[in-house]
Amino acid sequence: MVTTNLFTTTIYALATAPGRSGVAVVRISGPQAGSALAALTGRTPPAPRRAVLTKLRDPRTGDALDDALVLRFTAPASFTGEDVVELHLHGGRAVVTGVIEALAILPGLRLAEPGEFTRRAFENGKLDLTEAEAVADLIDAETTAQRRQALRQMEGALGKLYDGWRERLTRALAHIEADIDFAEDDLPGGVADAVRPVIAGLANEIATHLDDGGRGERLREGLHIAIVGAPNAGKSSLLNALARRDAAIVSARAGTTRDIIEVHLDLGGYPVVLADTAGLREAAADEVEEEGIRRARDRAARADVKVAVFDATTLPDLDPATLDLIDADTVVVFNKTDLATDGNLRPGLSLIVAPILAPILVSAHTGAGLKALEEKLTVFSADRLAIGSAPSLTRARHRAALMECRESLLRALDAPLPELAAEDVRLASRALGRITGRVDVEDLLDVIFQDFCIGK
Ligand SMILES: Nc1nc2c(c(=O)[nH]1)N(C=O)[C@@H](CNc1ccc(C(=O)N[C@@H](CCC(=O)O)C(=O)O)cc1)CN2
Ligand SMILES: Nc1nc2c(ncn2[C@@H]2O[C@H](COP(=O)(O)OP(=O)(O)OP(=O)(O)O)[C@@H](O)[C@H]2O)c(=O)[nH]1
Repeated sequence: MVTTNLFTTTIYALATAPGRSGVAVVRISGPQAGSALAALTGRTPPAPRRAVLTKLRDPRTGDALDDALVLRFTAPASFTGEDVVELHLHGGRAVVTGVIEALAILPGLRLAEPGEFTRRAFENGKLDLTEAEAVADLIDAETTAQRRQALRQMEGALGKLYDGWRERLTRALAHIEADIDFAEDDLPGGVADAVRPVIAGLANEIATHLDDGGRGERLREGLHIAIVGAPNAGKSSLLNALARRDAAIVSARAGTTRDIIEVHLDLGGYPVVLADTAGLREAAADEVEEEGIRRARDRAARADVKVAVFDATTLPDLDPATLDLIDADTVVVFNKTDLATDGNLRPGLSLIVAPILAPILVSAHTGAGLKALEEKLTVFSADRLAIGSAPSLTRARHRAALMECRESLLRALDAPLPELAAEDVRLASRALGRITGRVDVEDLLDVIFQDFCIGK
């Protein structure tokens, strides 16, 4: 654990989004925060945790920089656990630049790296690693369900679960070690009967926790839905129609026309990444289309959910390549119902497969049926993303450590000697400790915090 001392550098950064804004906050953390403030105000610092309106000046020239609201926290009662100063500035570019440049010339201060404030909060014991990760998730949260998950994790739900498990292992280990110390030489080895159910029980709990369909991870990243279908079925039109209707968050990323196009949607609070793919057909016109179809199939295979689009005007014919892709994770859509005739729809809906497909009749052009499609997709999303009362793991990092933990526990149960069982339980405990950062995780920190934004 890093203690606050004069050898720790003091860091500063713009904590709010860059660019012109109403108010911009510059945050300073470290032992020199108070003296940096004094250098800008020319006065003694205000009382901690009290916002004060103060004139800020460039210490080199005396040039006025802003009339700012200044807030000071003293170690350890701050977000980072260090002395912290916040400068709540008018959010003009020249104001922010002036203040940042004035801080840059002060001795012992440097610009913060991404995530460095939160990293210091972790290193000073203010947050465990899962809570620190949740801070980043909360900032990235774009939908209600993502916010709920991030907040719960930031409040410690996941960390407490793992710490609780680790405590159980610590007690089990003490038991095993006592057995080692006091065992008669001729006693048979292995884990004592009293400890066995504790270890087996935890291995089971971890298995249940892991067997969650990856919902916590998917909720962080967004459910991947791929629109698939024959060329001209209306896939792109459908994507555009869905994006316009629920365009809370839309960021289109178009590659070549044959490449995959993605939009982000908020479906009833669940984050969805909806992808339009190249039309499937046997004989591609050229290499580019062939590659497009290969990508479409690949995306369909990796998608959590598929929307299979059929052209209602060609009913009762159903494109066989699209039919092939339909499974339990597929929503079937008959599009262009505005153009389809009775001669298409009646035989189409009485197809022997129709009840299984349960097609939703839509028109990307008129908007008919889109609400029903959205509702169906929301149900599919809730099914795959909704989190129950128990906290979910949210990262591949957590999953890998939990699998390692469980394997060690299973090995401990099979160990022929208590010494070997003890070692396996130690490994299991260490794997849990790496998730929360209770054991040495120095090697992980750069990777974890590099994904944060500057000023966080
Ligand atoms: N202006 C501002 N707003 C902000 C933050 C910030 O740093 N500055 N936060 C930053 O992300 C979040 C709030 N998080 C914070 C967490 C802890 C402490 C803090 O002072 N903790 C002390 C005292 C706790 C208490 O009094 O209850 C401590 O933990 O000892 C402050 C902010 C969101 N809003
Ligand atoms: N009348 C009508 N026309 C539609 C509808 N949906 C799509 N179209 C038309 O069908 C044609 C193909 O639509 P797209 O959305 O480009 O079809 P696509 O499936 O993405 O086609 P590819 O990218 O070639 O695979 C266009 O001319 C659209 O205007 C609809 O609901 N009603």
